[in-house]
Amino acid sequence: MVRSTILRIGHRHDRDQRVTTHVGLTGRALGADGMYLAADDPGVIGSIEGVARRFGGSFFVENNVPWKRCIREFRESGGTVVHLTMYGLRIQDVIGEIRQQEKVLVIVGAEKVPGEIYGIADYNVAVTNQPHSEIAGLAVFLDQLYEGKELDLEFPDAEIAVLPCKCGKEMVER
Ligand SMILES: C[S@@+](CC[C@H](N)C(=O)[O-])C[C@H]1O[C@@H](n2cnc3c(N)ncnc32)[C@H](O)[C@@H]1O
Repeated sequence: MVRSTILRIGHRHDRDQRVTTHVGLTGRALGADGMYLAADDPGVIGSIEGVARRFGGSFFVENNVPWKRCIREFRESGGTVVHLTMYGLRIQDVIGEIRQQEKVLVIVGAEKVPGEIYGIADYNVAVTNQPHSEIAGLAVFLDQLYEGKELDLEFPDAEIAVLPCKCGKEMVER
């Protein structure tokens, strides 16, 4: 199955902490291996790592990653670079081809991404050609990539787990 890793670019320390944290948590929950953050924000990294430790699995986060080097090294190791943007090709037209790749680096921006990214990416992919959010775009992209199978993912070595419950909240500590 194709593996996915997120590259978060354009993160602004004071404005984007919550959204970037949610990009990481959404990626983790929906099957990505990890997230590279192209900014220096140890607080965001710590929040995501805390959730990953308590809820299990092997999601990684890396702080302060130079994005150009990240893209170059990912590609040199055989990966495919996907940039999520409202200006890209329709996801429903390209996801089948992307699913055939071995691993993909999924780039999501904040306010505005450097123009070069559009030329560097192997695929510029739109989740509709309407403006919305990186969290929504990433969630739909991963769900389309994994065709819903990510909903059954297991997260080994969790300290706590939620028990599905019709009403109320149930958790177990392990
Ligand atoms: C708030 S938007 C940025 C909007 C900005 N004007 C731009 O250059 O696209 C932040 C990020 O959300 C993602 N995004 C927003 N709308 C999208 C869409 N329709 N399809 C895919 N990704 C989208 C992109 O990764 C974008 O960099």
